[in-house]
Amino acid sequence: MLDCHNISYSIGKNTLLRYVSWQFAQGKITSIIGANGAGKSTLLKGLLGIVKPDVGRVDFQGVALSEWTLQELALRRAYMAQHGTQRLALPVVEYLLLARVHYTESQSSAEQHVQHVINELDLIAMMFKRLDELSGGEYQRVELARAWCQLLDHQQLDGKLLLLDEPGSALDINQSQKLYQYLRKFVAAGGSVIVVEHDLNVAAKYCDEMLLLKQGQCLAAGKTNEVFTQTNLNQCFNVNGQVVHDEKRGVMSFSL
Ligand SMILES: Nc1ncnc2c1ncn2[C@@H]1O[C@H](COP(=O)(O)OP(=O)(O)OP(=O)(O)O)[C@@H](O)[C@H]1O
Repeated sequence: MLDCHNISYSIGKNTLLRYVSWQFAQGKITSIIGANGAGKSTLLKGLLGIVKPDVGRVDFQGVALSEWTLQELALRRAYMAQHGTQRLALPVVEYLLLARVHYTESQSSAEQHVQHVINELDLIAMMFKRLDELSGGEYQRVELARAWCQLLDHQQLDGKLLLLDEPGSALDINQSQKLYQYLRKFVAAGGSVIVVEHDLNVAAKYCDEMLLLKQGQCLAAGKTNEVFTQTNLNQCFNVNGQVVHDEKRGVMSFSL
């Protein structure tokens, strides 16, 4: 789905990414994990084409990112940044309609797609609230819906890609769990997700694959249960923690 070949990126003398390669799989949730400053957001921006690597190449659906037009990309992949954009004084539903701008469709079709996403993401209670009146967590939920609305085409998500930078950073424990249930729905409907995540245990529970970054380098990548090891995580974060397998619940967790 998205292949990154040996990408490196520097600003001045500061090397943010060093020869990172990975094939992000279709139909999976892949987490990007690493310490503060490891280069996770930079990698995501490289995958989006916002950051142009000095070396290496990113291919999306087998075609170099540089060959796609922005319009073509906007229909196929959507980004949720770590820090939301300036909030507009608009009702949620109007804001979500703006995400349909790339489609040639009637107003009623746009409204149907937006209503579908509002229902899927349980946002009915806030659909008429203004963005600048939402809490941080509520706004983050709307931003996910905005990205989802951008991708939904004839109620389908086949081949669509969400790139999310810490989408749950403002969410409570219940909403954080729901976020990943929504992402699993997105993948079940044919989409793929790449997510920068700081909560290791959430990533271990919900993500199919995991890429560990350390100082701009890929330390390990692969299936979550293969990458989520004590050795890898301790090396990645310079800590001395333990991985515990809860066989009964079928989950792994890491704690210090
Ligand atoms: N515009 C910039 N100019 C110079 N250095 C930058 C710039 N943007 C980021 N960096 C540096 O690049 C490194 C990687 O930043 P990045 O935001 O990708 O890290 P991150 O892994 O996402 O961190 P966090 O978990 O704290 O969000 C950091 O050391 C940061 O200071």
